[in-house]
Amino acid sequence: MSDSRPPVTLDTWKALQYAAIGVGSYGVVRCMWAGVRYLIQLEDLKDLPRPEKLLPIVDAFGQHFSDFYNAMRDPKDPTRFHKVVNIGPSFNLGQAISINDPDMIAAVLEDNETFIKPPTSAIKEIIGNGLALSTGAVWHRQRKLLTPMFHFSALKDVSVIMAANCKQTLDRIHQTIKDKGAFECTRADLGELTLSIIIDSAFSRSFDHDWMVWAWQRIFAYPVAFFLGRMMVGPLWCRLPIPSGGGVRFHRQQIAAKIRQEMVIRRKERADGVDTHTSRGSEGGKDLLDELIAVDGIPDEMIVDEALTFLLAGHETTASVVTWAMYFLATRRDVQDRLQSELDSVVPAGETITFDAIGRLDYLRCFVKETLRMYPPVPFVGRVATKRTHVGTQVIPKGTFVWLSAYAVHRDSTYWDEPDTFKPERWADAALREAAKEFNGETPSRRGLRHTHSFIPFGAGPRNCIGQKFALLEAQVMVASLLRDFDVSLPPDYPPVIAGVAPTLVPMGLKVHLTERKKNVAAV
Ligand code: HEM
Repeated sequence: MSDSRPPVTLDTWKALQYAAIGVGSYGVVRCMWAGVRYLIQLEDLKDLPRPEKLLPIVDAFGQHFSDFYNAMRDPKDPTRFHKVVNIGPSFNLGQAISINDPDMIAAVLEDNETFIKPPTSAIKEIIGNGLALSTGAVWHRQRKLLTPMFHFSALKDVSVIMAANCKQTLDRIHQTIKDKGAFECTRADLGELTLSIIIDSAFSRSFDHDWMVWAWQRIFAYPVAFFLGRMMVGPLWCRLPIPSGGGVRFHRQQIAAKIRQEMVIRRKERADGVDTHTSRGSEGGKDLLDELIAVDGIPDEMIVDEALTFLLAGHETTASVVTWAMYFLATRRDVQDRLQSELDSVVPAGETITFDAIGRLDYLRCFVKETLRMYPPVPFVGRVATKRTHVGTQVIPKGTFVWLSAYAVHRDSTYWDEPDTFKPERWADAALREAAKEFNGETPSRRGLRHTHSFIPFGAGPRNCIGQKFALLEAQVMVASLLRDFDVSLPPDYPPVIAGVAPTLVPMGLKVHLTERKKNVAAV
């Protein structure tokens, strides 16, 4: 019997045409939908002020940072900022707004469900599902498990590691000054020190420390190429044989493998009853890896992700605040003198800068806080609205990219006297009490501030910075160590410094001079 059906032929060309039409139509529908959504959002936000002559969002990065924020000031009173500003189309094709009002910022950051962290798949390549990116029940559990690691007793242990690392850096600087007369200190030098501290705090000196610093620096050697490439090309980017793609993935895998190996060794030591942290050569007590291993029920992969999260979140930010601290020291000799004299009376040269000593350095605490107020390393944090909602009287359309701008509230005269002036003494307890009373009547805010959310360098709400006490301690130990031995200065013709986001807020290209402290030289 013959088969009368026509033979099945695969017309490849036609199939490709249909596929192209399918993909093309999908693309057109998506673009049209994005356009409609954009217009709907625009309608809701039409009454908001918009900064002119600046590129939406793009100008917030790099050297136009200050102009970008200055454009959000209220022309009727330029010492204040508009509460909400439309800053134009955002990366997710929606509208982006900057919220510059502490009450509204508090409302957004407290509502973890309506306002979620923006999808950050590029960073996920490095820190996996660590605390900074996880959501929902997983985040709740992680946060609960990790919070005790930043308690008082753990920080006391870590302060010893911080002081030991600073000592090594000081030795290197002394040597350079001896050879060359001065040490030119840059953000890169301070970043290397904070990286070294976080590596030691997380893993003691159990790995080849220098290798770890090197591998981690390879991961961040090309941040812009990595972020842009990963965002536009997707996961494939991290498989291409280029340093900012496959190179990042390769070094991440190498570090993860070392952490896994170390976990095996430490678990065996624990099982054998070996006193692990002293045998490992750490000069402090338990490190973060010890603490993570000690918690029951954390899967190995999560330990790796958390360790990498701490490495990422914990060094660049602190390096930024100490770089600004160096800038203020160099430009304010009066502040430097006062800090040095406080140091001389509390921890004279030769004594270790301990956790307890840091607690007695009141002016140093005020100095670091004022530095964080003037130049918060994370000047804004982002959230995306998952539904159309209201914050105060402002409608926020679904999909809006919301910036919560610490930089603006830190510089608004509603909450600060002379907000653009560097005045560490405003943080003295008595001054805080007075300011809070003047603003709030007889019920000053809990933190002694004029408004509890007028100082938010570490974010706010349930997802605030878990490492903030660690960071404050570290910044104080670093400044105290450097200042006790060295004088900080800038050459007389140094150009005005430019603040730029790269990727934290830094004084771009700053180089300060460190020389032996005059008093020490005289004493020799
Ligand atoms: C001056 C130094 C630091 C600054 C300015 C800073 C700032 C911040 C800010 C603003 C957030 C909130 C982000 C958001 O709401 O989207 C945050 C979160 C976080 N920070 Fe820090 N940070 C610093 C140091 C550290 C250190 C030393 C560590 C760890 C050792 C750390 C670990 C984290 C983690 C894990 C989160 C995510 C918390 C969560 O989502 O539950 N940070 N940080």
